[in-house]
Amino acid sequence: MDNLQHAALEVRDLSCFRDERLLFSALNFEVQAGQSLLLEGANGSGKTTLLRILCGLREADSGQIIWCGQPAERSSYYRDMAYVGHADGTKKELTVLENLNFALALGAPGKYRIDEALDKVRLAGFDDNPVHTLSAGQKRRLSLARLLITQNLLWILDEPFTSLDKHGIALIESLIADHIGHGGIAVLTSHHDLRMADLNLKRIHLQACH
Ligand SMILES: Nc1ncnc2c1ncn2[C@@H]1O[C@H](COP(=O)(O)OP(=O)(O)OP(=O)(O)O)[C@@H](O)[C@H]1O
Repeated sequence: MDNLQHAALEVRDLSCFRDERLLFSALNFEVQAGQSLLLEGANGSGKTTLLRILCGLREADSGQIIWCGQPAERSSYYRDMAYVGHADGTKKELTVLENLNFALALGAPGKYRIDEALDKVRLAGFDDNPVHTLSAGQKRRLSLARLLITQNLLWILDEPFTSLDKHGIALIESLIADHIGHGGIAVLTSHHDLRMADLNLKRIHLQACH
């Protein structure tokens, strides 16, 4: 994590159409190490689409993503970024442990070992459970455990609190706050009221275009 002190995500003049309908245009923002960014907006305003552009799953119609001063494609951006989308990204037929070993094999080791991460997300003892036997909230906590075991500066999280009870919400908020507190960056959507003081939060509101 050599970039830690100077990490910054910058979006310049980003525009996106969907089915010939403009979702957003001339979108500009910057988030630096130790900050989080909350994307707000009504249903259908383009929050998920923007996150999918940020993590490379979709192309913008125009604009640039800049990571640590370099165009994303010419930087370590895609190595430094981790995405947890609506789908939890786990393999249902594999166990909890197999899923985390799989995630670890794809990235550099992070701040926590697998057993520590399972403990953090309160899934200790579930190692050998196939993922399809977990509840929705447990699956969500497992998908977030992946962030803890691999090295990543930038977390891109689409509705990370979905399916979580109030303890789960507080837990994930504290994990995000810890990430931010150690110089990480988080970009997220949420319909849940966040504990802003801990998250050093900036906000962007996407207007639904009709
Ligand atoms: N698979 C798709 N094919 C075509 N259009 C889509 C598709 N998914 C979303 N859209 C359109 O793109 C627009 C933006 O959707 P998006 O999912 O980014 O919104 P959102 O702000 O994340 O909404 P929500 O708060 O409901 O999750 C929507 O108005 C929708 O009509």
